[in-house]
Amino acid sequence: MSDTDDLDIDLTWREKGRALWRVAKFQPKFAVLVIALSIIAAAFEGFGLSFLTPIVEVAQSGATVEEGRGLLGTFLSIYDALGVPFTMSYLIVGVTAIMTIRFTTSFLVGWFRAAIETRYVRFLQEEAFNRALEAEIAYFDEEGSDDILNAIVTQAEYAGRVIRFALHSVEQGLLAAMYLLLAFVLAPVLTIVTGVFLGVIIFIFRNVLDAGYSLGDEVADAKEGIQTNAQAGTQGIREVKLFGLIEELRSGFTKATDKFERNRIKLLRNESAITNFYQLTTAVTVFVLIYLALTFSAMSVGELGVFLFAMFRLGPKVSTLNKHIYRVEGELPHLVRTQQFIEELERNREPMVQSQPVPDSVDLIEFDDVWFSYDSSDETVLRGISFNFSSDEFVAFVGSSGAGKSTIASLLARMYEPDDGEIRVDGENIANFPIQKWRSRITVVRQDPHIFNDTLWRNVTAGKRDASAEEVEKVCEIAQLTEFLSDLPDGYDTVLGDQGVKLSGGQRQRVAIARALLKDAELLILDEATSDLDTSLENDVHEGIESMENEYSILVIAHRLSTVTNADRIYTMSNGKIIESGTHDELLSNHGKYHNLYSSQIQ
Ligand SMILES: Nc1ncnc2c1ncn2[C@@H]1O[C@H](COP(=O)(O)OP(=O)(O)OP(=O)(O)O)[C@@H](O)[C@H]1O
Repeated sequence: MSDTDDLDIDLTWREKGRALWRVAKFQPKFAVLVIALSIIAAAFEGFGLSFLTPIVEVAQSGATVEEGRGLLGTFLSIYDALGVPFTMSYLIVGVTAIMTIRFTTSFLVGWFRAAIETRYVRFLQEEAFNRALEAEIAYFDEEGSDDILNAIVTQAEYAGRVIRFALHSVEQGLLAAMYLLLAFVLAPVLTIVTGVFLGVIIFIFRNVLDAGYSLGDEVADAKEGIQTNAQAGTQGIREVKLFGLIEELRSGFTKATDKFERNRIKLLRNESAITNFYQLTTAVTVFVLIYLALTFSAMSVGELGVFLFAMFRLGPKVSTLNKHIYRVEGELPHLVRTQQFIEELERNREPMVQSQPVPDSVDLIEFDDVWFSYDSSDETVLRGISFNFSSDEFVAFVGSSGAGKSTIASLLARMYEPDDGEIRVDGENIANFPIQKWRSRITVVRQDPHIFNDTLWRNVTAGKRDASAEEVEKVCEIAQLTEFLSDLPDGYDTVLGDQGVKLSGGQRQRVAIARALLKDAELLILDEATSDLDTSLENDVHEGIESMENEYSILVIAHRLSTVTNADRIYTMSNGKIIESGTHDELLSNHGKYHNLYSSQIQ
């Protein structure tokens, strides 16, 4: 993703906040529920902790306590109101009940937090995948499928962790706030002094250590590098071996893993530093506090117990809070990248115009002064292309490599939109048709077709899942696929491997032709569809197609001119223009480019 690669790692707090706000809006009720439960858990932690006071006081008095002030007084009035005796056993029952509620609530918080995180990851992955499916081909040209894959599979998962750590932070923050509140009620001055002291320590730690966000961004970047190199080394393994790219890839991969190792260790080291040094500081602080509390405050032994316990618990809570906030920052780049990626896909969506229905039958296809260049290059690929052909006609495009022939097929299938001029069907601009409906009328065989890692049957029936065995057999015969069917170990049930790796180039092309012929379409485009077949098989396939009962308009793009001699009209292209047209015989007698190409091939 070029845009996201260049992502500014110094995002403002506003931008980070915006990313988090969008997460908060994902399932607001659920998020509010988790926060409300976290508040309840924190409150009950406070109640539970305060039980120390009456328990210590009752233990000291030996039986029961009749009256008291402060925390003890509050407990006495609650027990009195409930009509329960103020004895040790009832105090233990009370604290058990309170702690049961506290930890049950925490269990619910953990459960719901995991649910929100998982749902959000699923949401991001589905959103990214669905939008990728609807994105323009030009976007795929631009970004490369490995980055898109990485965003959908890996980035989204890391993005989800932001939720986990953010909700953890809320939970820990509330607990810390509750300890502070309890301590403040018992000894306001000491609490303020301690709070300020610990705050300063946090500030120092956070500023001495590298910011979590920038390290997290480096880690995210490194992961993209690992994925890109691993993909080239697996999907492109043949070229890698044949072109001696092993060392180059190895070094690219090592560079990325180096970066990953360096930054991830730093990130985790900082997390560990935050936790441990902070705990060290708080442990020492607590002992100082014990001294100060014993020397200067007028707290009862029970209250002192609660105060020290709260302070002792406060330290680790604040350090965990700190660590989680640091982690939120560390994972935030993944979230921002994934959100930006989804927005980018939305901007690059295929046109959704639906103003005209596709006519019932396609009678006339016209290119009217069509100009086109790919977004990624300045070269004008098509320069004023005009031609037309009607149903049942067979037209062919020939010409030098790079002349723009395949681009004509791509524009017809609306993989791209012309920059200027119109492509019309029965007088209506195809840009006004619902794109999927229009594509359902066309069937295309590309020179290097994609074969899905699935069975032969599933590959052939991609455009017509409910085809009967007879229909499948018929197209396989025309495509000369039956010629090698018996060599496949499981016939139609043979799994063809990643990109059809278990087939030869010519066999892959025949699978693609059978697949195209099975689809109920009116316009058949064969773009160098038989280039890997030997001449005799190629002629058989072409004869089979031309004699099919289906009344197709056929557009063939070919280098081997023997396959187009029967065409109703042949267009010769050069440098983005049609330079001559006519039947095979007419063009031969023209003594132009076609004549030259043909003469060179029959020699
Ligand atoms: N996706 C793309 N992005 C950018 N440029 C492209 C893309 N596809 C093709 N081109 C460029 O457009 C020009 C025309 O390509 P096109 O594939 O239409 O030619 P062609 O006549 O079919 O060639 P060939 O006979 O070699 O298949 C070429 O210069 C090519 O480099």
